[in-house]
Amino acid sequence: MAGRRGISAMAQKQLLVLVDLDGVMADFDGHFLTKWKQTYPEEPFIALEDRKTFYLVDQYETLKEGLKPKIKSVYQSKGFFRELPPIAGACDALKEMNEMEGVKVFICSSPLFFYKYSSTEKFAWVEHYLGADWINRTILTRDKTIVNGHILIDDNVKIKGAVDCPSWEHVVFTAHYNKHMNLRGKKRLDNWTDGSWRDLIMDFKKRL
Ligand SMILES: Cc1cn([C@H]2C[C@H](O)[C@@H](COP(=O)(O)O)O2)c(=O)[nH]c1=O
Ligand SMILES: [Mg+2]
Repeated sequence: MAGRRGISAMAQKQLLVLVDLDGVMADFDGHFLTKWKQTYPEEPFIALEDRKTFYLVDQYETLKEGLKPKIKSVYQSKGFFRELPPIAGACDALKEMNEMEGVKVFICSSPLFFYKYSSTEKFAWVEHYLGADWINRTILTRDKTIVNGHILIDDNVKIKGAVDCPSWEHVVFTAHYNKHMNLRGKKRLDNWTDGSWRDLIMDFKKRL
């Protein structure tokens, strides 16, 4: 019994970190722009520095009405999610974070409602860039609020779902479109390359 209690006490000290894929590990916006220009060179586009909304369609429709089907055709196409380039430093940071004592990292990502390619391709992406072991630590869900964890690192400033007060604290990963948004007190992580993610994780660990 004492042994069991010991194990459970140790388990409670594990920091559970949930990390989003699109816009945090994988460059969704950048890849969309490349494919958009290749597929629809006659249509207007928005430079990454000028992006202002989470959903592409919300901003593109202000340039020209009726672009929605074309926008969807790009990110719903076969291969789009598998071909997303990794964000600089993300994969190395995640592997290192997961090796930190008392830290467990999980990928937490939403597939498209049109899930045909995005779901399988997200797993393929994880396997390719992080390794097959990470398939065991990949959670695909359309509702991140029901997932248990201490931190969720996610570029989407407004994460909504069935649970009003999720277990995790949302740390906003900086993206072009969210850099001017009011985070209402939420912490930011700007990148994976300047090492600041280590301080963030240590801060959360101290609070366990
Ligand atoms: C920008 C943008 C994204 N989506 C989709 C793509 C992904 O399936 C999710 C985002 O997933 P995350 O886990 O929150 O990163 O949203 C979209 O449908 N339309 C868009 O413009
Ligand atoms: Mg995202």
